[in-house]
Amino acid sequence: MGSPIWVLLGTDPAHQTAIVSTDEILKCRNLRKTFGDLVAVDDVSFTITAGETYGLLGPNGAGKTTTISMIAGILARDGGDVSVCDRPHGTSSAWGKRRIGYVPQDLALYPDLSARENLRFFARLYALGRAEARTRIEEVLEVVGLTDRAKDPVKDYSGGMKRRLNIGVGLLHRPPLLILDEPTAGVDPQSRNAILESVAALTGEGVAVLYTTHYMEEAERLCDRIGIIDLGRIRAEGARRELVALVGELDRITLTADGTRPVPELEALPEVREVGVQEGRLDVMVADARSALPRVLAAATEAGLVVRAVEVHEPNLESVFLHLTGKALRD
Ligand SMILES: Nc1ncnc2c1ncn2[C@@H]1O[C@H](COP(=O)(O)OP(=O)(O)OP(=O)(O)O)[C@@H](O)[C@H]1O
Repeated sequence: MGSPIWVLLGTDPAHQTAIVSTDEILKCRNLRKTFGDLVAVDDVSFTITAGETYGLLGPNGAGKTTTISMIAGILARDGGDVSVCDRPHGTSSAWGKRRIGYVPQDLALYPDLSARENLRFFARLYALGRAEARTRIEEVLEVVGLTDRAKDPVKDYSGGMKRRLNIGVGLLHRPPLLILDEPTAGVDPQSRNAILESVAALTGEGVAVLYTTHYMEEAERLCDRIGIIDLGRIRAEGARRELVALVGELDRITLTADGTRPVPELEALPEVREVGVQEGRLDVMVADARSALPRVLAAATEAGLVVRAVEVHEPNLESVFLHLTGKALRD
């Protein structure tokens, strides 16, 4: 458990500064949801601390949206518990909902209104005071990178810009927990980058982020911890490197060199597990390529090899997913 943190929730009395006694912002235990005979979510548990981005990574139909809908309090669960900022949370918990910014896949914007007018509308829904709303709307436009286009009607926006505005709506009331459901699905690369940068900036300010995606690269770039979900169950959880280590895959350093031959100096290095020798190339298997690379290169050079190119291959979450479930992430 970390040190206590403060989360500023606004100046309106209904959104007054809250003291969060722990840095554990979200805790869910043994979540379960069935639709008829289908078990959509089965015994899902995880926690997210302040400033942390937790990614739920899994293919279509894995149970990501169902899980986060229960956490957001918009879908009743069949089993398990959720607590937000140390208080039990569910579909009827207004206290918890004020502490969550939920950004669904579907857009809920007024196309004829501008971004600023949309935000003004939602600020009223959140019962933000006038002055508070005015400041917060400008801050949120800045965070999602739409200040320059704030006056334009939303119907003229690209899909990615609408998605960014939707995220802005979720941020208006300064929630300590932001839930994003596949925020980059189908958006242009520029908006995708803007979204990823906004999320990184928010976690820097202490916001806890729950992020669902089936894009492995996003989970790897953004998430401090990742839960790999398939058929409603979390199959493994951890930081990228922990997940990769879990399935026992090694990094590979490929050295392209003339006149390759077995190199005992390389095999003698403690970090080297195995060396494969082929015509014109050596495949050096290590647990952590980034830390082993300088010594591997030095040993190869000392042994008289003239290295012409170096390539590092680190096993990614796709290989972990394949290993755990026997199928590709994007079937
Ligand atoms: N309201 C519902 N009624 C019946 N089945 C449902 C309902 N909502 C979800 N499901 C089913 O539950 C399973 C999990 O769906 P869910 O939408 O949570 O997956 P997901 O991982 O979010 O997928 P996607 O990436 O496509 O959004 C799927 O088999 C889906 O068909």
